[in-house]
Amino acid sequence: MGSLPKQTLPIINFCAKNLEAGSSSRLSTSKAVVRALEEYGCFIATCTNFSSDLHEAIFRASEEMFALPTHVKTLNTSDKPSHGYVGQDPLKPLCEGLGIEDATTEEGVQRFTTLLWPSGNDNFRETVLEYSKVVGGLDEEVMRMVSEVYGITNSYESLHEATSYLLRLIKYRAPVKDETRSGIVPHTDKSFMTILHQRHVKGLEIMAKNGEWIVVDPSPGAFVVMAGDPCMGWTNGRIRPSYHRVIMEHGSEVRYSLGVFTFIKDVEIRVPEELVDEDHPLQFKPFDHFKYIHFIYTEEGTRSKFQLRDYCGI
Ligand SMILES: O=C(O)CCC(=O)C(=O)O
Ligand SMILES: [Fe+2]
Repeated sequence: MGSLPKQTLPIINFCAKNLEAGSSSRLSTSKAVVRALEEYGCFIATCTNFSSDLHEAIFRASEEMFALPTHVKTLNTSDKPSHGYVGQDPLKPLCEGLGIEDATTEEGVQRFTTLLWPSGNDNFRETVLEYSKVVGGLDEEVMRMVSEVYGITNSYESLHEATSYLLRLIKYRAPVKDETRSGIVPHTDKSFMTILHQRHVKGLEIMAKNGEWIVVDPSPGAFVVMAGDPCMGWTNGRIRPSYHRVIMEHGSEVRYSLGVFTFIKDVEIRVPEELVDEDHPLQFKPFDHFKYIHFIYTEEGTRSKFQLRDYCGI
């Protein structure tokens, strides 16, 4: 008996034709997005408006940034967990990352750039802003599609106004001899949505419902769109958060990846009434995104096997 074919993630094309308001292509694309998020918590978006020049430029900018001395990179601090510099951590020895808050705004990117390069770095600043805007636009498109399919566009509008974007530049080195191969341990994201992009070295794996790890092959035009815990809360449990990890091979090249993470500021995330009925009783109380993130790091949060349910489940 032959073995079952390996699973792959759904690939969804975000070309202009599939985005056209009111078209049948948009409707079928939107349904495919929701189906993928309900089934896998993620999918691969291929973007025809993402140039290979921007792909090259953003990873060169990332490489340039990681080449700065550690005492400069550690200037990137934040009062929010995992938003600032992460690295030199014995629990995650392979991984180093820096976060750029409000990365879709001139001010956010400017603040980060002058922190690391006091005399400026126009190329870095412009490249990061352009990249964040393209990926932020993809997030918005995905969220609009989800809200159209579920009939909750009003609810999305209030979240949209309150959305901020964190861009994390991430780097992993290969493990030496007996060292762990784990770049990031299996987890679900605490962001509302995450959009990941890899350079040419693979490492990202997503768990399918049957427990199989699906390896995501890097490609310059491919973005992994994934839901985090808060998105599951908003959709009353319909969308599941993606469970994923990073595994590095011995002898591998350095791996660079980029994550754009969305966060909802100042408004509570609440299940829209359209998603509550007899078959779908309300599962989550309204919650504040950043208070939820702080809960994750409390003793109760670290012990919890199902953090969102323990924080605000009904
Ligand atoms: O580097 C990657 O591809 C994944 C990063 C990730 O999962 C995270 O930062 O939450
Ligand atoms: Fe993640």
